[in-house]
Amino acid sequence: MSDVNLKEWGKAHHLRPRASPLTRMVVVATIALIGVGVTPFFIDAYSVNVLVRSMIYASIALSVDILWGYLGVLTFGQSAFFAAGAYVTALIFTYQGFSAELAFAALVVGIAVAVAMAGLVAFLAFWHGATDLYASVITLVLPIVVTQLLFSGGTFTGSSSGLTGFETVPLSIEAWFWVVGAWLVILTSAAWLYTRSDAGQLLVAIRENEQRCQYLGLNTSKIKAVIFLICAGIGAIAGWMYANYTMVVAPEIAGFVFGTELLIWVALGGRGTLFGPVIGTLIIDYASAHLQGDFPFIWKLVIGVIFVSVIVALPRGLLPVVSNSMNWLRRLVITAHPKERAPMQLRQANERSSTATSEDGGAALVVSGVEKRFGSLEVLSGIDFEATYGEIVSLVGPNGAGKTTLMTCIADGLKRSSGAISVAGVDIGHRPPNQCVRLGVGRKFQMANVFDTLTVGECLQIARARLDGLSKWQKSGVCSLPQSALHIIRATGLDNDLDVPAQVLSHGKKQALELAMVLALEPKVILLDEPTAGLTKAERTLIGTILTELAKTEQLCILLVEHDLDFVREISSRVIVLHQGRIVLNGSVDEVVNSELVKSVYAGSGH
Ligand SMILES: Nc1ncnc2c1ncn2[C@@H]1O[C@H](COP(=O)(O)OP(=O)(O)OP(=O)(O)O)[C@@H](O)[C@H]1O
Repeated sequence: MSDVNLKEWGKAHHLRPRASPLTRMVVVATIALIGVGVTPFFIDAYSVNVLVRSMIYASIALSVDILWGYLGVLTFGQSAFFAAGAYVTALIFTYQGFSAELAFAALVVGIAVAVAMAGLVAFLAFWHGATDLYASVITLVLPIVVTQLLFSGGTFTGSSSGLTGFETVPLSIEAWFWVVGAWLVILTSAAWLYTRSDAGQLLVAIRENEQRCQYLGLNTSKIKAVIFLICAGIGAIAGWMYANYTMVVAPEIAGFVFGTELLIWVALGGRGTLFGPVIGTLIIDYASAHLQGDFPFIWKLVIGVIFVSVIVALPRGLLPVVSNSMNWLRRLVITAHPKERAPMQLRQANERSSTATSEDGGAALVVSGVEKRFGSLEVLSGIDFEATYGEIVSLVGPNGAGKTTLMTCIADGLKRSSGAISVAGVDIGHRPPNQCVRLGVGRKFQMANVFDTLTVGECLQIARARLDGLSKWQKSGVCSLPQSALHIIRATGLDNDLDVPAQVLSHGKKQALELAMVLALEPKVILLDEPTAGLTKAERTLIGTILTELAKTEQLCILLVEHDLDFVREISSRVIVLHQGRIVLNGSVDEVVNSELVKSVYAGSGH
């Protein structure tokens, strides 16, 4: 997209000034709390009774939305954590009796049990290398296991009948309405504030492109596990309220049917919108209570038809449609005075890593005896080479020679079959990518690997998250970058696009953005896989000039995989030729260009 189009995109979306999210949240939360306070005086007792349960469900739906809508973890297991909170409460009250201290203990133990269960699930589902499918399958199994445990608990858990008749916190229905309503408002406000903060964008980044996050030095498994544990705790609190309020628990509350229903409510309301799932749950559960008594079969059919229709016609759910319509109306009214959003500000960072030089002694990168096998297929064999600071080493060779595999082995200590690699004098051992980044490795992929739905500025903030941290409660609107990254941003004009989503950038600008994100890590060694692929001649020349400057001024060691041999000749200080997983030549550009062996390698491969 051209710069002109980008500006039009900005106008079309009527970028507005950044109102403080905290102020907006306080206003909305205050109105909601007043609503909670007065509602019991205007509706009948039955509706109050139903809405208390609906609000309890809405609080778990909110946790499902954080996991699924923001983090991208499709979970069926929140019902199990809900049941943990409810059953712990029911068991304590049944066998120990009720007291205020025991009620508090039930809350704490319920949360602890749910968090312990979630810890086990997180360990299995989020270990490095596990796919998203793992989490879904494991969270699908969890409610089934918990339900079976409750069934087989005999008289202790009440088996299929559950537990009932225990004494609970003595509050009136209206008082429960206020307690649960206030909790829902506080929870939703906190979640809203967090998901709109810089740290909240990280959840979206993980959902969009977890691999990129790992190669930005972020421990995504840990982040996912922490959020999962917090959501389990929210589920347990909802369970505690449910047991106290209804005075009955049954195995169905732990089941995967309930877990799936939560997903349906979230999908209908609008995944990734927070308010959508909360409002959707309130409406559906409230309507169900009123209608399913009179129309038990038709009501389920109606919900099923609505669900299928929304999934097919409105995959983002109902709330985005409502809010888009409201935005459209608002634009009609304020077209005469479109306001511009204050742009994200770039600052120069206080750089952490001092510039290393070859005079410091030691190579930037040492690769010795590296081998890589996929089963019986040997892709790399006996790879030995060194690269120093300030060098641009190009890795060339025919398709399938093993170039990308070698890059992967350097950036991810878990990938090679044997051999050793050290970066800035430190053996990478079996460190995963996020830990290799800490040693000074930065990797740019062949296809531009950025966060499409985030803005350019947000992508850069995520790239700096490891070094600078992220605000958990506000959008700072500021991003600090090292000089090298700032140079790329300014040279390519990306500083004018900081508030534009990365997905609307041209291919060349996306490549430049990813390079800037890698440089934001302050790496010592950067691995670039075909950085000029798909670029115009002018863009290629610009990238070549920038890389040469970076190597010289920042003393970066650059390892480059490239098919464009003219580009290689222009910028490389050394060239390594790979063929069938072996280094056949490691020498100067002239040596490689004049080598008969290299010509035969390329000719033999049909190039
Ligand atoms: N995950 C995998 N499983 C099995 N074989 C693989 C895997 N990844 C790569 N290979 C094989 O390893 C060999 C080297 O692949 P690699 O992508 O490293 O080559 P390359 O030199 O980068 O090629 P290109 O220039 O086309 O990108 C190829 O034969 C490829 O089929």
